[in-house]
Amino acid sequence: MSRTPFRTRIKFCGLTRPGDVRLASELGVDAVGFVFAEKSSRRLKAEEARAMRHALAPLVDAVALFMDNAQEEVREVVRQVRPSLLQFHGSEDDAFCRGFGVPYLKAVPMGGNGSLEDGIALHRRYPGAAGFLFDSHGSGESGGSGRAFDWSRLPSGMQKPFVLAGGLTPDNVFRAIRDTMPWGVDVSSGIEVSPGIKDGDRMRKFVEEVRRADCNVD
Ligand SMILES: O=C(O)c1ccccc1N[C@@H]1O[C@H](COP(=O)(O)O)[C@@H](O)[C@H]1O
Repeated sequence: MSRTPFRTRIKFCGLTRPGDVRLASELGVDAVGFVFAEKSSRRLKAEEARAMRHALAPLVDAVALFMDNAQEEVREVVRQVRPSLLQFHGSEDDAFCRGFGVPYLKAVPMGGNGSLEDGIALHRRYPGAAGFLFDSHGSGESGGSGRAFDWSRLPSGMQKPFVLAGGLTPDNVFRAIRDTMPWGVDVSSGIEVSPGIKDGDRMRKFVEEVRRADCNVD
């Protein structure tokens, strides 16, 4: 598929060590994600994420990830961590997501066999969303599993930016970008040695593969 010159945004998610945040910044990643979802093995406390945020270079975004967390907890993370973007993976509605005065991405579960909404329906349900993130988990399930979904099931009619997530690795991200042309890609397991512990070589290789896809102009 032909594409105009473009730079695919990169988000590394589920970081738990300041050294990984520093390396992500040096590699030119656009955003790093801190996970506050209750069931996650990558979950941070607000004060831990606040310390991690200090390791972030200028012009790199901090994203806070939630999954049906209480309003008070989201508020406390926003107060302490000052993320520039929120990412909601649960059954939060638009009013809840908008209520913190920070732009948000709504994660859309692509797992399971249920019928999927098209882009128009998603935009109507989440008019305040800055964009959408398509992930492989089923509705109500936790993400960050390293499992991919069938990219041909992505909804049509997307007007806002979308981020592709779920099971991306240095080995498949080139094909993922070529096939789906997302605004950005998000990876957690695919650059890890174990949950929350990132691998420097895999981080570097992932970024190289995204750059290679971006240079692949027909
Ligand atoms: O990372 C988690 O533990 C997590 C928990 C709950 C919801 C989402 C979670 N992670 C997000 O899942 C996608 C894909 O992750 P992976 O690359 O397949 O491991 C990504 O957006 C993570 O931020």
